[in-house]
Amino acid sequence: MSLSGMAIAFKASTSACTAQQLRGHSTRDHCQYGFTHLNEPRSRKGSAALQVRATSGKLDLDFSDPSWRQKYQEDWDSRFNLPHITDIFDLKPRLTTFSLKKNRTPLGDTDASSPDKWNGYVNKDDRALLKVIKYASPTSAGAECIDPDCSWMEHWVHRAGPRKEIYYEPEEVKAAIVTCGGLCPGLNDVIRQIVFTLEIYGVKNIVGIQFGYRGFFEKGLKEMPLSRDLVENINLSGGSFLGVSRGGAKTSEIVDSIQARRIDMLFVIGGNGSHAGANAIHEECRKRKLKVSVVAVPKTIDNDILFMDKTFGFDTAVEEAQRAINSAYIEARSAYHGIGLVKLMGRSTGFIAMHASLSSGQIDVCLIPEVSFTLDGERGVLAHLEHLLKTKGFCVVCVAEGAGQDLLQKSNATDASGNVILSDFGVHMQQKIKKHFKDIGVPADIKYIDPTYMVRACRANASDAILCTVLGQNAVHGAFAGFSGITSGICNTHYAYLPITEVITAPKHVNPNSRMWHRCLTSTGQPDFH
Ligand SMILES: Nc1ncnc2c1ncn2[C@@H]1O[C@H](COP(=O)(O)OP(=O)(O)OP(=O)(O)O)[C@@H](O)[C@H]1O
Ligand SMILES: O=P(O)(O)OC[C@H]1O[C@](O)(CO)[C@@H](O)[C@@H]1O
Ligand SMILES: [Mg+2]
Repeated sequence: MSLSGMAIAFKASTSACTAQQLRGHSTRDHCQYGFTHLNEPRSRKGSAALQVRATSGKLDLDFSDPSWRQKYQEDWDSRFNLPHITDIFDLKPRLTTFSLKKNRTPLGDTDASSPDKWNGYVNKDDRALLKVIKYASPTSAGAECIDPDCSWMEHWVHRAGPRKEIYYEPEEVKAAIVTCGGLCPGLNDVIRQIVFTLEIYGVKNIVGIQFGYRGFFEKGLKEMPLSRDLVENINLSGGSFLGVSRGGAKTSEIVDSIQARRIDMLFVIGGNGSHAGANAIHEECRKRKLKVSVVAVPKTIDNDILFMDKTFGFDTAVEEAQRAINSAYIEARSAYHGIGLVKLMGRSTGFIAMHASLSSGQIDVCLIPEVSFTLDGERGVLAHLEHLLKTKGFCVVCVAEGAGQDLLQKSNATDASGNVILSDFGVHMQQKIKKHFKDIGVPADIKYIDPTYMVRACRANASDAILCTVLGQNAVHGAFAGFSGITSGICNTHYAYLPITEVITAPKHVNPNSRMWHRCLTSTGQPDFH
């Protein structure tokens, strides 16, 4: 049967997606026709066992139906339509108060809301294209095809930025900012830009909620009044000016608190969990008919948020990881039969490990959660380390926190937010290496470095600082434009708004069939470990 013939045998449905979603492809919409390793062993020669899946979002597509493309497009457009407060309130907008021309010169334009004199606004119908590659075949590296012929489909998302018309009177607005989940470089940069931008609109009542969602209901945690003066320098240090926390997903209590505090705009800076929380808050506000805009800003060093090119903090974490890798490299190279082992964060994704390996150029073996491997046996990692000691005298290994969990005893423990607490693969690997070389009577000097919190408790680097600045500003523009239940991100190099419901369907993963992972393998020179 031809490849496309095989594919036609499948009718698109969501159910075919799940297993592949986690291992082979990074998004639900990537999880379509295509070939994936599905985590099955690849031979040393690299011949992958290929399988075909056909799925397309929530739609059940029949590709023999001539209108399937139209159906797909309509489904996409409706899924990515942005929830707006006018969905439930009959409101008329007013001209914006946001203008960079304001009081520029003593004689200049003082009418900020004069749209014909300043064209710096984004039209509500502006869109950005999410995907730009036309795959010729489902076997193309990283292919994300919808149908067996890999037809070109347009995936448009809403362009972010200031609108000419707004749905709030700035003088009457009370805006709140909350940072949730783990720390991430750039949190303070985002807080700062949200405050600056709100003030430019004319908002006077801005508060910070302390220690994540907890600050909404924990007695003794007072809201912090925020202003430009107060946040002016907070970007100079890492951490969160407001504090962070996990746990406390009490939507009803949080919305009671929002209601009692008369908050009109809530800015949630956080990862997948925080986004799920933000969406629950948005839904509950709708249910109670509260005119509140809930806008999120994706934060995570793990870079595991769907559709985003990257999340802020990721770049900085990768850069910080270089120090650990370089130290491991120097230690390993200077020792007789030195082995450097570095564990990097990434609960369920290997983006930090992959990018840090690529950028350092010092890694011989990179192990990530998305690609399974064995440690023992002639095709295992340990045998390869033996080979590296024999041929180059030393080696450096980088493991992602979530790698190799299938080789360890599972714990059922979870953190306060319900995230599974992982077994420590770095320590396990260190012990395995020690034992292996002792058993075979080959000297090996292993140096283990776990820089865990050091890669995220630092100040944002230059590129993250810019990303934070734009995302923070766009979050405010989104709220004034009347959107709620949305997030502000960078997609295919453009800044966009996406409905939270779409970005939280699954965490983003490294696609083992992507060019990036292949580039990492080319750089490390590691074989398949099966
Ligand atoms: N499904 C959910 N619904 C509502 N709230 C949630 C949900 N999942 C998590 N939360 C809440 O969101 C907050 C942050 O979640 P979590 O600790 O998982 O961090 P995160 O936002 O995913 O960031 P990180 O990348 O650091 O893990 C917590 O207060 C948690 O209780
Ligand atoms: O120790 P904490 O604060 O729970 O955070 C650890 C987790 O946070 C992250 O940095 C971000 O989700 C993960 O990589 C890591 O597993
Ligand atoms: Mg999380």
